[in-house]
Amino acid sequence: MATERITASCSSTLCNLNINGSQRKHLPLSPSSRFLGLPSRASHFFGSLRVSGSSSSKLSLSRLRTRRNFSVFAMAADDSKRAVPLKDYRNIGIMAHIDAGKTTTTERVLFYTGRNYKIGEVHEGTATMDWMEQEQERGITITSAATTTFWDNHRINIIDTPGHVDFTLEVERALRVLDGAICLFDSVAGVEPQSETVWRQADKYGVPRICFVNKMDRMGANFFRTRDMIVTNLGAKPLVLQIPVGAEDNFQGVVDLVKMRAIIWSGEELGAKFVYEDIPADLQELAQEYRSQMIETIVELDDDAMESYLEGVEPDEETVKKLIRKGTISGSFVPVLCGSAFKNKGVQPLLDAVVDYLPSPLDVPPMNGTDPENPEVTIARAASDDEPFAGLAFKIMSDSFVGSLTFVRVYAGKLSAGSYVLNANKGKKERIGRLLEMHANSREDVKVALAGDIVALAGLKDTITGETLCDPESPIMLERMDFPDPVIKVAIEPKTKADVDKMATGLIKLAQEDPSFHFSRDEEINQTVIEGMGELHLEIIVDRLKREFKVEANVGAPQVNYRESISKISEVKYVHKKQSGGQGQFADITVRFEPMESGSGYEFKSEIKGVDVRAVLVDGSYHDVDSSVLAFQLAARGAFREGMRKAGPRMLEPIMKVEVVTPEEHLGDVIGDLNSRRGQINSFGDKPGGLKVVDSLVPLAEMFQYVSTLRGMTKGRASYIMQLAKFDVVPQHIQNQLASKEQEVAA
Ligand SMILES: Nc1nc2c(ncn2[C@@H]2O[C@H](COP(=O)(O)OP(=O)(O)OP(=O)(O)O)[C@@H](O)[C@H]2O)c(=O)[nH]1
Repeated sequence: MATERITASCSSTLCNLNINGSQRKHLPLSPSSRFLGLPSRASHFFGSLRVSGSSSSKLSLSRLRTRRNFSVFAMAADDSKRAVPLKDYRNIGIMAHIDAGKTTTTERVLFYTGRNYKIGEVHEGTATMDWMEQEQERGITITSAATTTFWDNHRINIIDTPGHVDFTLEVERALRVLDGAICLFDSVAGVEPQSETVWRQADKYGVPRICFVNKMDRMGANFFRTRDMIVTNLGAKPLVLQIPVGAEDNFQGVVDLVKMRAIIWSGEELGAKFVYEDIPADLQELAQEYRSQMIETIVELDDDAMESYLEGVEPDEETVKKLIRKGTISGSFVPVLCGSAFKNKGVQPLLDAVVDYLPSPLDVPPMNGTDPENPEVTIARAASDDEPFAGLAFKIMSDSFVGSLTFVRVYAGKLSAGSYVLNANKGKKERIGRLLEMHANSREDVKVALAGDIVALAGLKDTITGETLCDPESPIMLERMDFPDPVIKVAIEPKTKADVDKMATGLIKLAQEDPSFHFSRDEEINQTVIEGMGELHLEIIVDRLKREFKVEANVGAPQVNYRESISKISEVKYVHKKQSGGQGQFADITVRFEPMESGSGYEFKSEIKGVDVRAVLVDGSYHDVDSSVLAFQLAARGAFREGMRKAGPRMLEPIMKVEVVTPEEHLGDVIGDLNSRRGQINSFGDKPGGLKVVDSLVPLAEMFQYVSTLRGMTKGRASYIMQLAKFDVVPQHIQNQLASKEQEVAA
């Protein structure tokens, strides 16, 4: 059956339906389905839409959006036909420094696109995207929740990503599967350290971006300073598309430099209306200046437009938009918009910009992969329903209803419920049970996912994050995602016998979800050790064990994950000989151990991590009767011990890049304290509002509980952010202390 398109223009009580451009129906609307009061689930909506006397009466309404007048896309029983053309897909992420307003902005986007009819406020702990209990209590975003919504006939898949550095892996995996991103800035703080980190991550994946300078209503808001920081701190080329009308308490709206009209919101409550007006007189000159800058930048992208411009003819609105889109997608510049998500100003134009300027799956290069049988052979998969299916599992979430959910970005082809696909990394087939379209904390069953979609699969058995699912007839392995090694660990012990099994189950599930979290059993001290990216990361893991898996556990003090290496070459000849009646043991080997560059790993056996050493087997000899595999294993162990001792062993520790922002009066205390933590101060800088920035390198081992010390020292007025910079040699006296501590534990 064909897809039918229904457009509906609604008054508060009546809907005029236009089906496939010809038939017209007038439908009464039940109070519950009126504009903005509309239930978010399409099925509810169907209940009150009764199209009599035509084949359309059997339509299952599965697409819905609201905007000015709203339209409904309806799909007939054959779900494998597209309701939204691929060119009208936008897979986007919203990224920023912690607290810049990602969750609030996403909530507004969901509201204005018609998905949420009651909005959640972050500070009240009811935001839809922050669905985990811990997120609601702490008011931060931990997991990326994927949600699908619609705007201006476009399907927008949004991933809300966390801002805290402990969860940068979440940002990485979102970037891996998205085609474009909105970068949010707090207009008071400007470009903050974590924004720089995510910006670099987006550069790494070549993700086109638009910037939204949020919180224009806050005291100290400064749009132009933030614009300048985009140049100085990010080295990017901003293209200003809007300038603010007013600021702080008096922030009213924006001047749209494409239309050269002001957009003014009449209130700040949810759903506040906006009108297009003439540009206020006091902003006309500034608007003209920025408009000229914008036009001069974009005409460079097109010879015809440039020629006309030189002859005094400005491009029309359509050409302006086309050129902004071209430059955004090619990374020539980043459009900059502004608003206040909290005060409901600027969100609709931001959505328009997503549609107008961010790429569809067709605008980004085809996904490349390799033949799983022959990694030398590169295979490209174009974004099309007609290609063989290829998708990447980018996130696993445990789920109380269906066990676990695997989030997949479909790059090419179709994925149907009930079909079998190949996990190219494991060479195993997986059956696709249910396919779910996610809407923050609710979900909708779909039969088929198409190229460009992001869906959650229920019931996969073997697939983990970063693996490729594909058509078994046309295998492809997409590029794997990189996961960082954990830098911090704590010992964890179940409180009662009953908790032992529950803890094992919980840890396995959590590690499946989160590749930056590891756990292992240390038999020597009879303890389970959990490892992660920071104190907060592990705190959340322990909290989730308690809440989701009902595990009561005692947790030790956090410790740094040290690595080991050697400082010089050593060569040992090791003979293992044992004669105890019967067959003896004889093995003789000569091994050379060589230091390698930090981070190179172990060359002999790649799964041993954290040892930057190459072991070269130089020679050996063999005894006809007494030599065996075991004897050689014991000889290798002996050679390793002896060789390492001779090779000048050394311990490496994680060194963090720590950036502290403090009022000037506390600068001396902050520096003194960092020095006492073995910190190395690299540079100082200034921030708006008389603040100083201290950039330093400090060993992670000295940074535990830094947040409370800093708070105490500066009366809560300073903040800091840290991220892993490198691994470096631990000073000898500290290595000695660690060694004697370990001996005490062993005794
Ligand atoms: N004044 C003002 N406050 C805002 C605005 N947007 C967000 N906030 C507030 O800023 C705080 C942080 O907002 P969130 O939306 O949680 O920020 P986030 O970036 O998602 O934070 P994380 O998920 O923790 O990284 C909340 O108290 C919001 O109410 C805005 O436009 N103006």
